[in-house]
Amino acid sequence: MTAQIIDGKRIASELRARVAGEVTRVKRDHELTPGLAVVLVGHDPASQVYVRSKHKQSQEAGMASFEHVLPENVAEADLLALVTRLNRDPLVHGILVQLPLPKTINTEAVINAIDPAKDVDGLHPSNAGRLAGGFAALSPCTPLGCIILSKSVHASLEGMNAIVIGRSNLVGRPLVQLLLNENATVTIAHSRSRDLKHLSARADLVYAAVGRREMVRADWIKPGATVIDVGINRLSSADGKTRLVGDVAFAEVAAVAGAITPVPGGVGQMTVACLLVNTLRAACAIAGLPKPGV
Ligand SMILES: Nc1nc2c(c(=O)[nH]1)N[C@@H](CN(C=O)c1ccc(C(=O)N[C@@H](CCC(=O)O)C(=O)O)cc1)CN2
Repeated sequence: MTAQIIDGKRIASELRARVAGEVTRVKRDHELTPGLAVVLVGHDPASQVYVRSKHKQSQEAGMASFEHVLPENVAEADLLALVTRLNRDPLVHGILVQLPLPKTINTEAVINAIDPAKDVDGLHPSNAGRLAGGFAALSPCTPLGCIILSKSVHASLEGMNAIVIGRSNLVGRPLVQLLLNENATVTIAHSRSRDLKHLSARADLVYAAVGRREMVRADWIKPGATVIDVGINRLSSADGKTRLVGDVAFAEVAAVAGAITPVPGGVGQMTVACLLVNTLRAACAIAGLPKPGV
C-alpha cells in the first residue's frame, strides 16, 4: 500500500477542540451559548446513532443540545409546527432534521420551513443558492468535511482537476460549489455519466459519493491522486455482524493513489465536527458577532 491514509478521526477531533475553544470564548466574552436542536423522526438505527453522536459531541463542545424524537407516523403538520417553534426559540441557533425522513413526509417542505439563519445543514434553498452564487452561506457538513480533508493533503486546491461522482443535494452538488470556491476545475459526474472510468482517471482529486459499494476501482485513479470516499455502505457478513465499506475499493485504490480516506474513520467523522462549526457560526451571526476563528 502506497497511499497516505487521511486520518479523519484525528482531524475531526482537532476541529472539535478548536470549536470548543471558541465556544468557551463566546460564552465568557458575550454570554452566548450556541444551541443545536436535532429532530429525529422514527427509529432508523443508523439515524439514531448519528443523532446520539450529535447530542454528545455538541455537549462536549460546551453547546446546548436539544433533541426532539417524533414517532414514525407523525403528521407532517406537527413536524412543521415543531420547526416553527424552533425557529422562534432564542436558545436555538442551529436546527437539523435528520434525514432520511419517512416517505409520508415531504422532505422539501420541511427543509424549506427551517429559518435559513439556523439551517446548519445548509440545505435550505436560500443557503444552497447563496453557496452557488459564491456568497457567504451555511454549507452542508459532509462537503465541508471533504474540503478540510483535501486541504490536509494539499495546502491549496487551486487549478487542480477534481471529479465529484454523485449529484445529491446533501453532498455532490454543494461539494462542486465548495471546490469552485477553492478555484479547482470541477467535473460533476453521476451513475449515468458515460465513461466514468476515464473521466475519473484524469482527476487529481476524486470524490466518490454515489452510494454504490466499492464502485471506484484502481484503474479509475491517476497515480498519486487524492481519493475522498464519502460512501457508507453497510454489509452483513455470515456471522451476523455488519461491516462498513465505502464507494471506493480501498485496498486496490490505496496501491495507486497518493492519499485516501478510509471508511470508517474518514469523511463520516468530519460530518458532525462540521455541524458544530456551522452551529457556532450561526450562533455568532444571529447574535451579531464577528465570524468565529473556526
Ligand atoms: N440532516 C442530515 N441528515 C443526514 C446527514 C446530514 O449531514 N444531515 N448525513 C448522513 C448521516 N450523518 C449525519 O447525519 C453521519 C454519517 C456518518 C457519520 C460517521 O461518523 N461515520 C463513521 C461511521 C459510523 C458508523 O459506524 O455508522 C465513519 O465514517 O467513520 C456521522 C454522521 C445522512 N443523514
